[in-house]
Amino acid sequence: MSLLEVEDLEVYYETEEGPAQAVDGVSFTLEEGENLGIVGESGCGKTTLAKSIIGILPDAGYVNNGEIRFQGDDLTQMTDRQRRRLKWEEISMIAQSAMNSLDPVYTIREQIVEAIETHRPGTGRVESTEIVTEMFELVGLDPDRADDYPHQFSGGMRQRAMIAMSLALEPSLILADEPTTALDVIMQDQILKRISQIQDEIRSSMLVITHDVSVVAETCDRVLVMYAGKVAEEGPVEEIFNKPYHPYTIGLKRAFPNIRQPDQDLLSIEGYPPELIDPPTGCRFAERCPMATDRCREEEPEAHQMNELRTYCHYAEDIDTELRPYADSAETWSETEAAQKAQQAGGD
Ligand SMILES: Nc1ncnc2c1ncn2[C@@H]1O[C@H](COP(=O)(O)OP(=O)(O)OP(=O)(O)O)[C@@H](O)[C@H]1O
Repeated sequence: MSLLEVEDLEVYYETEEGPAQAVDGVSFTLEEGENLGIVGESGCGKTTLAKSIIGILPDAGYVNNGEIRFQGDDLTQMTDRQRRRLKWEEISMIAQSAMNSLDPVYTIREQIVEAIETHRPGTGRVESTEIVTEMFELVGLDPDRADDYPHQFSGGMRQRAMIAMSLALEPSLILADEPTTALDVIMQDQILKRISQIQDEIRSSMLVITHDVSVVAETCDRVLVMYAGKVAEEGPVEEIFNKPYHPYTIGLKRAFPNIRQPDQDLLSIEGYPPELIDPPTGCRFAERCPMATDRCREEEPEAHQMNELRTYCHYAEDIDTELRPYADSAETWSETEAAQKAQQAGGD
């Protein structure tokens, strides 16, 4: 049994114009001790997916269909009480902004001790205080500052305190939603290394949600690429970065600096993801894909198994056999250059 099995999950938001299909038919599994990165541009449903797992969707959000099985039990069928019991102890979340997750009226120590005492009622005050000290040291904070209020901490310290709190109960699953975006690059690196070390010690699994491909390369075993609420491609991190098949993954990869090829031109994928209230039929990426055909605009792609990758593109096999040089070229992704080239070709 996998630690987490998400099957055909649909999470919608009620809006005045109708339901926004933020997560639409997403399936994946996460094994014990494994780290899975969820990547994709802003608005593709990453945070919604995490919130539905930990059970903190806003009022407008609801699970329309599908299952989220954690250690075999379907979270979508649990009562609020059952889910509250799992929170922090079994599943914890490092949120995008620590300021929104820490309570401003309690000291950091009070908040961590409260979480420990709620979930482990037998724990005495001395023991919980020891855990706080230990967690502060682990994340590189001075334990003497545990009696400060969140506003007395800098942004980076708050993020560390949030991480200390998320790890204090040694959860089986950590959901890290852009855990380091608010921090500078050096701090980001330190914190990511720290999380990985702690995670190795307590043997938990992690879902790392980010738009930053380099964060995933550093921390994850596997990657799920999401586009407009759907899975575009999924598989081992090495394969996703070295030989992806989905044009969206190829474009996304080229939009970030590559440590191995620092001189490579960065490209930006022209256009924006589609509206999720009335999403297009066919492949959701078709409108921005330089290789799209009428079939892509009409027919939704099924999963293709390409080596160890699960790729939702009609032309995954053609990418492998003939289209890869075209898909890999920065020119392909530049509308103006491609248009100029087409024009030149027409004029010859
Ligand atoms: N409370 C809400 N009500 C209505 N629509 C929402 C709500 N929250 C999110 N959405 C919509 O759901 C879609 C997915 O949003 P989500 O925040 O999950 O994406 P994301 O990939 O995590 O983006 P980001 O990286 O910016 O956080 C977006 O189109 C967003 O506008």
